[in-house]
Amino acid sequence: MIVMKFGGTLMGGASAIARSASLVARTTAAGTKVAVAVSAMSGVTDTLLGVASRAEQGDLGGALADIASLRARHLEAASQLGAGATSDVARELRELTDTLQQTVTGVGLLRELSARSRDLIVSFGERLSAPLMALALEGIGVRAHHLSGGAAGLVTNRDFGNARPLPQAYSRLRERLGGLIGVGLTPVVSGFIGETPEGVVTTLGRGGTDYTATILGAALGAQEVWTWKDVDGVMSADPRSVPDARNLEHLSYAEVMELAYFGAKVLHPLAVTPLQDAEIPLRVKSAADPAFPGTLVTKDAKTDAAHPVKAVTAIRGLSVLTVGGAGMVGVPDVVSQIFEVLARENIPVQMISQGSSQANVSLVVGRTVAAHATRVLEEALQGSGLVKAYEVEENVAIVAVVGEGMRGQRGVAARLFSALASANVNLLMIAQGSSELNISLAIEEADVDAAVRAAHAAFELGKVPQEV
Ligand SMILES: Nc1ncnc2c1ncn2[C@@H]1O[C@H](COP(=O)(O)OP(=O)(O)O)[C@@H](O)[C@H]1O
Ligand SMILES: N[C@@H](CC(=O)OP(=O)(O)O)C(=O)O
Repeated sequence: MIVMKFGGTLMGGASAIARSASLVARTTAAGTKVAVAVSAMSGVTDTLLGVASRAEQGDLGGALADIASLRARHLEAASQLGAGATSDVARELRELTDTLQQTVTGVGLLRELSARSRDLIVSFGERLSAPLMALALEGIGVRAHHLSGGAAGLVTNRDFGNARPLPQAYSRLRERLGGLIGVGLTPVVSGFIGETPEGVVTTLGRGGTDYTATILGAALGAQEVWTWKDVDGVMSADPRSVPDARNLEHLSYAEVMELAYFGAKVLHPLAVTPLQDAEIPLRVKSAADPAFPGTLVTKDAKTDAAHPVKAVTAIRGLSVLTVGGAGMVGVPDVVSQIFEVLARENIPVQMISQGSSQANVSLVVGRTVAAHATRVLEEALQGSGLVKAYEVEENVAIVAVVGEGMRGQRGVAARLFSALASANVNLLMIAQGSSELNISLAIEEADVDAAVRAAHAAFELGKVPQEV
C-alpha cells in the first residue's frame, strides 16, 4: 500500500483535484491500495488565518465575507466535479461553512483569539477539501471515504499550531483506516489537522499535510509515501530563485530534514521522522510528469566526493538579536538563562553564535517575534546587571548548504566563502551543524538571491553529476 499526499496547488480547483484523483486511480487500478492525505485548496489556509485575525480585531463583516467566498469556491468545485446543489457533498460543505461562521462570530464578539480557536478556524481548510477529493475519486470509480485527521485517529498533544502525534495515534490510525481499506475503500484524510485525546482540534504547523502523510505511512506500514508536487522533486535549490536548479534523485532522511529546516519549502521539517524507524522510503514526485522518478528519500546517504554539497536553501524574514555586556564573560548562567527564557516563550532560535570573548551572544529569530524576544530577555536579565546591550538587526536571512558528503571534507567552507565574497555578500554570522551536514550563514536579506545563486554555481549544483 502507498500513502499519497496532495498539497494546496494540486487541490487548487476542480480540474486540479480531478487530475490528482487520476494519479490515485492509476495506482489503485494496478492493484495497489492507497490512502490519501490532502491539504486545503491553495490559499485557503492563509485566508482562514486572515479571517481569524480580522474577527479578533472586530472586523466581523470582513471575516464573514471571506467565509462566504470560501463557501462559494468549494461549492463551485463540487458542482464542477458533478455534485449538484442538493447532493450530500454540497450539504456537508454548507454545514461546515455554517459551523465556521459560528466559530468566527464567537471570536468576533469576544475579540479574543486563542491559539486553540485559531487552530479550530484554520482546520476548516482541510475539512472542506477532503470531501472534494473523495468526490473526484468516486467520480472515476475509486470508492473513497473522507475523514478529518481526528476522526482518522491522529491524536496529538495540545501544542496548538505545532502539535505532535501521541504514540497511540499510530495504533488508532491503523485500526480505523485499516478497517476502511479492508472493505475496499480509499481513505481520504484531511491533512495538517489532528485532535487531542479530548477531541479538541489541533494543527501540525504550516506544511503539515506532508507530516500527516508520513504519520499515516508509518501507521499503515506503507511500502512508500509519495508526496506529489508541482516541481520535479526536491531540487538543488528553489527553482523559483535558481533557474538551473536540478532534481536530486536521492537524499537521506537526514539531508531532507536539514533542507526543510533551513527553508526548502518543499517538505515539512519533521515529515520524514515517522518513517525512519521502519525505514519506509519517501518519494517526492512531479504531478505533471508521473513517470519521472522524482526524489527518493531513504536512510542511507549517497555521497560523491566530487559533490559534497547537494543543495542550497534560504530562510527569509529573520532578525539577529545580540545580547551583550562585558559582565557576561565567564558567566555561563547568562547563556543558559537566555535559552530558557526563549524556550519558555516558544520562540524558535534558528541560529546561534557566541563571540570567542564570550561578551556577546547573537541569536537569529523570526522577524515577527524579534521585538517580543527582546522584551522578554530584557525583563529576565535586567536584575543580573551583566547584560548591557540588546541590539536588533532586521532584514536578515539564512542561507545554508547541505549534504552528507561534506562530513570530513576539507575546503567546503572556503569554497563557499570565496563564492560569496565574489558575489559581494556580507556575512553576519557563520555556523556549522555538529553533524557536519550543513554550513549556515546569516546574511542581509537583500543578498539572498545573489548568495544562493553564487553557492549553487560554486558547488556546480546545476550540472548532472558524472556517472561513477
Ligand atoms: N529545494 C527545493 N526543491 C523543490 N522545491 C522547492 C525547494 N525549495 C523551495 N521549493 C518550493 O517548494 C514548492 C513546493 O512546495 P509546496 O508548494 O509547499 O508543496 P505542496 O504543493 O505540496 O503544498 C515549489 O513550488 C518550490 O518553489
Ligand atoms: N494547508 C496547510 C497544510 C499544508 O500542508 O499545505 P500545503 O501542502 O499546501 O503546503 C498549510 O498551508 O500550511
